[in-house]
Parts: sequence; structure tokens; C-alpha cells
Amino acid sequence: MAPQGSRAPLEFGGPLGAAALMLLLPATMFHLLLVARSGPARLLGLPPYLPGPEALWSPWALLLWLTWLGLQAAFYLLPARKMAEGQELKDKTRLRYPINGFQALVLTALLVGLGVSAGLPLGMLTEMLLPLAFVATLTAFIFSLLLYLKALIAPASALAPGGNSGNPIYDFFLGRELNPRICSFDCKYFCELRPGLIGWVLINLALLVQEAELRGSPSLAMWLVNGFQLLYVGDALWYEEAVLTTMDITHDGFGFMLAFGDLAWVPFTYSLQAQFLLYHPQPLELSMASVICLINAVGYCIFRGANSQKNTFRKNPSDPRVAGLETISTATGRQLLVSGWWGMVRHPNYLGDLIMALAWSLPCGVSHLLPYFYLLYFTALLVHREARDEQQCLQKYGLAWREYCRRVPYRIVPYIY
Ligand SMILES: NC(=O)C1=CN([C@@H]2O[C@H](COP(=O)(O)OP(=O)(O)OC[C@H]3O[C@@H](n4cnc5c(N)ncnc54)[C@H](OP(=O)(O)O)[C@@H]3O)[C@@H](O)[C@H]2O)C=CC1
Ligand SMILES: CC(C)CCC[C@@H](C)[C@H]1CC=C2C3=C(CC[C@@]21C)[C@@]1(C)CC[C@H](O)C[C@@H]1CC3
Repeated sequence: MAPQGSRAPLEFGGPLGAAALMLLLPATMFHLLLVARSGPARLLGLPPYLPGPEALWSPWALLLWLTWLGLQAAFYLLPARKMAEGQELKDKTRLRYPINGFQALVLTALLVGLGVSAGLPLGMLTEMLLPLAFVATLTAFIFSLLLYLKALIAPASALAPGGNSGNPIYDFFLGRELNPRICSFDCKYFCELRPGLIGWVLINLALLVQEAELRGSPSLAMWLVNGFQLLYVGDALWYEEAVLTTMDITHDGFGFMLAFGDLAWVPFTYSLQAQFLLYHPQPLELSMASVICLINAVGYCIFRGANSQKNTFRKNPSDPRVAGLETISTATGRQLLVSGWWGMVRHPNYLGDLIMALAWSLPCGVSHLLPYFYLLYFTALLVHREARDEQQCLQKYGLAWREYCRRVPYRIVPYIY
């Protein structure tokens, strides 16, 4: 049984690490936004200027941001094609979640399409990235504070395994309540996929439109970055149900880490390649573009193949697509796959995700390190996430997990790591 509350080992370097991350993450996001539009675009250099309050604060940005959150919340509340059940909770109940994220993406696209054809200047959004990122960060802080206070009146069974150490900084960062809800509206599930991920592709699109306005047409590099990232976001929303088994939903509380990550970090830093391309156009030969498309396709096949194989197996182990795979039995009654994608490395989906991350940076050329920030950050995130997942699996499956590690010794990259 995993240790609970104050007995759970502290992660992320404890309260000091949490405090440092709460300063460092927003600072990094603003640094990236500033250097992406500067001439030298140096990842490790100083930003060209420090923005004053007038560059950060705009009531229009606040209005736009709140409208965006309201719109996505309204789409979340629309009738869903399916209601899915989450994992079993401590009190043996299961929560129900609407599966309508892809519908929200399509409705947003229709609305934006209508707006643009009616003369909405979508490209102008690129001028508002700084104040928008500022209000998103502010929202994340206020939201996390409200969530922290809400957890004070939540029953013990609603609290997350971590995030309840008694140290307010650490608990504020990690999140105290596992699934904070307002009636049937699940705050964490809503934030994980919709405003941030759909916001990311909308920012990308605005950058593409702005490039077309500046230079006559979008560059091939901009098309590739937009296309690849739209595929990634569309895939996440199409397979939305899979997010219910991720550690973010089943293990981590909802605090600053996820609120800031979902609402601010994802839209404003994951769109870095498109931001870079708007200010630093890169020539791209058709032959090189084809190679990059191939790299993205290989990454996507591994990512999707591995995720679908595990999801199919978890839903129905006797499904003909997975019934022939070799497995290890565990004391919990669940089984672990040891052949197929999950017999190659212990996290084949991370490998595919990393290959795609490389394909998203390559259209930006090799003259700057800045567009490779996502690849570097993502490698660190996945290595850390893999270690956390490993720890949780060891607690869940004990000896069976050790046997799996013996049979499949590499974590993410075959013969390397
Ligand atoms: N772009 C981004 O910023 C991010 C993207 N991602 C992506 O999101 C997706 C989900 O990632 P994540 O939630 O970290 O983890 P995974 O989808 O890899 O899930 C890990 C879980 O899978 C189960 N599992 C592990 N090994 C096996 C096996 N051999 N056989 C059967 N089940 C197994 C275990 O849970 P159990 O046994 O309980 O089912 C384990 O806890 C990934 O594709 C990842 O790349 C993740 C984080 C950030
Ligand atoms: C701000 C910190 C550095 C940590 C923030 C982490 C979050 C940005 C990520 C935690 C897990 C995530 C997942 C996804 C996006 C990023 C966050 C929110 C996906 C939705 C991406 C698409 C995949 O298909 C599923 C992912 C689930 C986990």
C-alpha cells in the first residue's frame, strides 16, 4: 500500500524545490516568449528587455482569456457522445467524465473559422501573447489558492496520495485534492486537455496567419509545425478517455504544478517553434521536409501504437489485437505486457513522443538552440516522469514489476536508456 499524506515521500525536491519551481517555471516561460521575438533568439542569453507593467497587463487580454475559459467550459458541459468511468477511488466509488474533447476542438475550429471569415484579425493574437501569458499565470496562482482552500473542507478520502505533507508551499504546488469538482464539473480533467491544448493550436494558427500577412504566405516550416502539433492535439482529444489512467488524474492532486502547466505552460511554451518561425523565417527544402515528415510519422506510429496497445489490453485482454501477447501476472490480478511495444522498452510511448518532439524542432533549422527547448525540457520531464511511474508501479506490483524490469531492461531508448 502506498504511503499516504504526511508519510508519503516528498517529490520535486520538497518545499524548497517546489518554491524554486514556482518561480522558475513562469520566469522560463516569459524568457522564452521574449527571446523568441528578439533578433539573436538566444536560449541561454539575456532577454532583450524586461517588460514593464504596461507590456504585461492588459484588460483586453484578461477579457479574452476569461472568454476563452468560459467558452471551453461551455463546450465541456454540452452533451457528450459518451460518459466514461475513472479509476476506482479510495472510497471504492468511480467518477464519471464526459468524452467530448474532440467535439470541443471541432466547435472551436468552426467558431474561429466563422470569426475569421467575418473579419476577425486572428493574427493580432500574436501581439497579445505576453499579456495573455501573464493573465494565464495569474489565473493559475489564484485558481491554485482556491483549490488549496477548497481542500481544507474536503473529506480525507478525497485527498491525493502526495500533496498533503502539512507544508503549505509543497502542498500548494503539488495539489491537495485529487479530483476537485464543482457539482459534476471536474476542474482537473477540464484543464488537462481543453483550454491549454486547444489554446496551443489556436496560437499556432494565429502565428501562421500573421506570417501570411507579413510575408504573403506561410512558410513550409510553419505549415509543418502547425500540422504536426495539430495532429498531436487532435490525437490527445480523440483518445481523451486514455487521460483518465494517467498519473495526473489518478495520483497527483490539482495544485499549482498542473494548473500552471495546463493553463499557461502548454499554450505559451509548446507554441515556441511557431513563435520562433514568425520572427526568424527558415528556408526548408522539399526533400528535407519529406525527411522530417517521415521522422514525425515514425514517432507518431510508435506513440499511438504503444498507447493503443496498452489501452486495448487494459480494457479487454482477450481482444484479438492483444490476446497473443506475452504477459506477467501480478498479485493485484492485473497483468503486464512483456511483448509487443511494451516488450521493447518500458515506456515505448515516451520514445515515440520524443521522436515527434525532434520532428517539431527540425523545421526551425539548426542555427539556433531555442526551438530545441521543447525537446530538452521534454526529455527531462519524461525521464523524471518515468522514474515517478516506476516508483508507483513498484508499489503496485512489487515482485512482478521487478520481473518486468529484468525481462525489459531499457526504460525509454533501446540499448541506451
Ligand atoms: N506532451 C507532454 O507534455 C506529455 C505527454 N505525455 C504523454 O502522455 C501519454 C501518457 O503518459 P503517462 O501517463 O506518463 O504514462 P503511460 O501511459 O505510459 O502509463 C504508465 C502506466 O501504464 C501501465 N503499464 C506500464 N507498463 C505496462 C505494461 N508493460 N503492460 C501494461 N501496462 C503497463 C501502468 O499502469 P497500470 O498498470 O495501473 O495500468 C503504468 O503506471 C504518453 O504517451 C506520454 O508520452 C505525458 C506527459 C507529458
Ligand atoms: C509545468 C511543469 C513543467 C509540469 C507541467 C506538466 C504538464 C504540462 C503536463 C503533465 C502531463 C501532461 C499531459 C499532457 C500535456 C502536458 C501535461 C499537462 C497530454 C495531454 C499531452 C497529449 C498526450 O496525448 C496526453 C498527455 C497526458 C499528460
